[in-house]
Amino acid sequence: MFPRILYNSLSLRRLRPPQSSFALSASFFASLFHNQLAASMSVKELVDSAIAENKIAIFSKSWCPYCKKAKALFAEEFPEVQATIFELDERDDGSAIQEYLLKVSGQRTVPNVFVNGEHVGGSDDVRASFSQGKLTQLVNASTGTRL
Ligand SMILES: N[C@@H](CCC(=O)N[C@@H](CS)C(=O)NCC(=O)O)C(=O)O
Repeated sequence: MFPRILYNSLSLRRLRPPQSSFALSASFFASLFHNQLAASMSVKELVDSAIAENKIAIFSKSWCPYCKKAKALFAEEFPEVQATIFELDERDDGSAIQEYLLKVSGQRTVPNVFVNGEHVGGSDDVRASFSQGKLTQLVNASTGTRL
């Protein structure tokens, strides 16, 4: 007790070397970088595995009319095949997923549709591909290790 009071009253704490602002900002930026990296890795893993492991992966927004059209086409034309749908507006990581999709597919808009690991595109592309018979071929193509 006594030495503590003495320590405080003599303000000996001030004699401790202060942590340099360089060290503080370096550790701050390192942790920021680490968090960003961790976040982007999980989005990358999520999207990569969603595309690779699902026969039909649709990145969508629940209110989007183009998305509704694309989802309806798959539900009506391929009812036996389960489409995996990610509603980006209902997820905290929705914007990050959209940014990553731009990187991997060159497309930022939703819906963003992948079939058997192949990028089909948006709603207009899905409809065009279906009209040409390509979408049916792609859906029915051998799935290898995919679901
Ligand atoms: N021609 C595109 C139109 C898609 C489109 O405009 N989608 C809107 C939502 S309805 C969009 O992605 N807007 C940008 C955003 O929501 O970030 C298609 O057929 O998919």
